[in-house]
Amino acid sequence: MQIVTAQQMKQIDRYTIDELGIPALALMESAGRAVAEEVLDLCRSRRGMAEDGRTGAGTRPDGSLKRGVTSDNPIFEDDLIAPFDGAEREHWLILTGKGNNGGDGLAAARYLQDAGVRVSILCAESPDRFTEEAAVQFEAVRRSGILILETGQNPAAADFTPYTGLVDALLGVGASGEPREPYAGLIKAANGSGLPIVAADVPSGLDADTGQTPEACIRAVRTVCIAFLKAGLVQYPGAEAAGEVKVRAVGIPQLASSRIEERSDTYLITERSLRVTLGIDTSRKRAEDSHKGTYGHVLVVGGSRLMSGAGFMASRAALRIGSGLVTWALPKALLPNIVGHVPELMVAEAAEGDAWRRDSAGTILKLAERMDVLAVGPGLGRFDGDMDWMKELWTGSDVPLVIDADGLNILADAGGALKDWGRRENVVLTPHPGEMGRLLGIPTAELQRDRIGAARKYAAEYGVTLVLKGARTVVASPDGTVFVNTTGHPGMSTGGTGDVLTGAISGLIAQKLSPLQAASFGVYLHGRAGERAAELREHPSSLLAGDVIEAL
Ligand SMILES: NC(=O)C1=CN([C@@H]2O[C@H](COP(=O)(O)OP(=O)(O)OC[C@H]3O[C@@H](n4cnc5c(N)ncnc54)[C@H](O)[C@@H]3O)[C@@H](O)[C@H]2O)[C@H](O)CC1
Ligand SMILES: [K+]
Repeated sequence: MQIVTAQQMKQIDRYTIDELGIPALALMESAGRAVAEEVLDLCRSRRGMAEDGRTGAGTRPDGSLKRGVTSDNPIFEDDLIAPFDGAEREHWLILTGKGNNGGDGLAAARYLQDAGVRVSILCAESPDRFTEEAAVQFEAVRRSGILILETGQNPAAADFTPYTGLVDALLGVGASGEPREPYAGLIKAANGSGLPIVAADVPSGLDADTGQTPEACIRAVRTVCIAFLKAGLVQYPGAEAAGEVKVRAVGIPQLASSRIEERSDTYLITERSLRVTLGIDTSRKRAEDSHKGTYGHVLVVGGSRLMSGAGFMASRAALRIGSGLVTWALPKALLPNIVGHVPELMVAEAAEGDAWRRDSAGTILKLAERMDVLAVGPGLGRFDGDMDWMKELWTGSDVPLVIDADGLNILADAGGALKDWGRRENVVLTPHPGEMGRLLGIPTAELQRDRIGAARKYAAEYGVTLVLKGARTVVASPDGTVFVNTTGHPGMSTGGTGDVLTGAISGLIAQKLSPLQAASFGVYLHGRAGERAAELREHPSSLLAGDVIEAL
């Protein structure tokens, strides 16, 4: 599923209207219907009515009659824009702006009326300031006898008591900056009403590109996103403000996104995009005559006296996700502590004594000659000469590297010098926001304001695949393509899940996935495993990283 910015959406709209000749009013009509259908779906589900499936013949495959069809009435009305039991008890207020977002809301009003729901309109501005298409919709609504409340009344005093729900059609992708009055007042009043809000296209006030939300930003239970998923809906806090996001087709063809000059190269990671966009065989079938060598060999480079668990978790995750072999290299004196804990795991002496040393790089590179990937960093700690050590690993072989934890902190200290180490397009970095801040040399809060932008910029500048972890993890490829993940669970905020991800991504590279494929598929499966592990716990707060490994 493609993700677009406001600017790209405007270009797509323009292409559809100007090049394909579909009038804006037609698109608005479709958008309005989509908004109305989602409002009705919400109403029905609140009244415990499962949707009877889409329009069409009045009977279901099993021969039973769909709702609204009786034996002597074989004609089936479209059950999405159709009265339902209790519709008469619904009274929705549509808050409309003066742009085409407002037009969507006005169009929705007519469909809601047809479904037997009472509808009223509250315009944020005088209708004589509406766009051309919104003005047409306004006139249609007025002539349909739908009540239009006087504009200009003090929005903060707006009395929402009579209503059962609100449609937010104030601002869409044409807005810029924080909402001005009276929009801001209306937004705050709507949020304060306690009523369920369905947002048209995006919650008003949301930065559609970054997901940043000003104080005056609609908090919706559902956002009916028109035609293409907006980036701000899949980055927090926007993802929270949007509620459940439904992307609805309105007759703007998907191909339009490849016909505009500012083409989107941002995608949602879904089962389908993993297969179609990333070309991954997600079935992961295994050939009958395969053997463990077929599935590669991971070398985990990490672990220290005080941190051995990280190495275990990365190693076990690599095994659990299907790597044929995993070897963990760590300082000699630490081996007795770990030998036998994970029988399936092999170990290797990486340094004399119980600590990492600068001169162990040669030993690691020797080991690397028969490895498919190195996972560098879990539990590594810092040591004298670690930057030169890392540089030697980076420049001394072309085996793919997955660098995490203190491996990232070493890179952060190297800063721009990293570029002198030579561009290697088979390195994956997996920073959490704090580590990303150190890599970029900026406050974490700053990069979190535009996670997609920050990840895309760093990946292109340093030629690495960058995995910026956090809710809605962002995977950025050196070529500018970005994938946003939506799997995962808050219960995963527990020590070690980062090491599990490092192991998972490494294990997939060992199984011949490219760095971008392994990073995208790895974050997807890691999040899915976290969801499954959380389901098995009485309370997600009790989730452990080890549970995620088992769920992989
Ligand atoms: N264009 C199409 O064919 C389709 C558009 N769809 C819907 O239309 C909106 C985009 O409409 P647009 O007219 O460009 O702008 P908005 O409706 O988002 O309105 C913004 C409106 O408000 C003014 N404004 C801008 N910034 C602010 C601010 N900070 N505070 C207050 N007011 C602001 C600005 O002057 C505009 O007039 C899109 O989201 C869809 O919902 C159809 O759905 C599909 C076809
Ligand atoms: K809106």
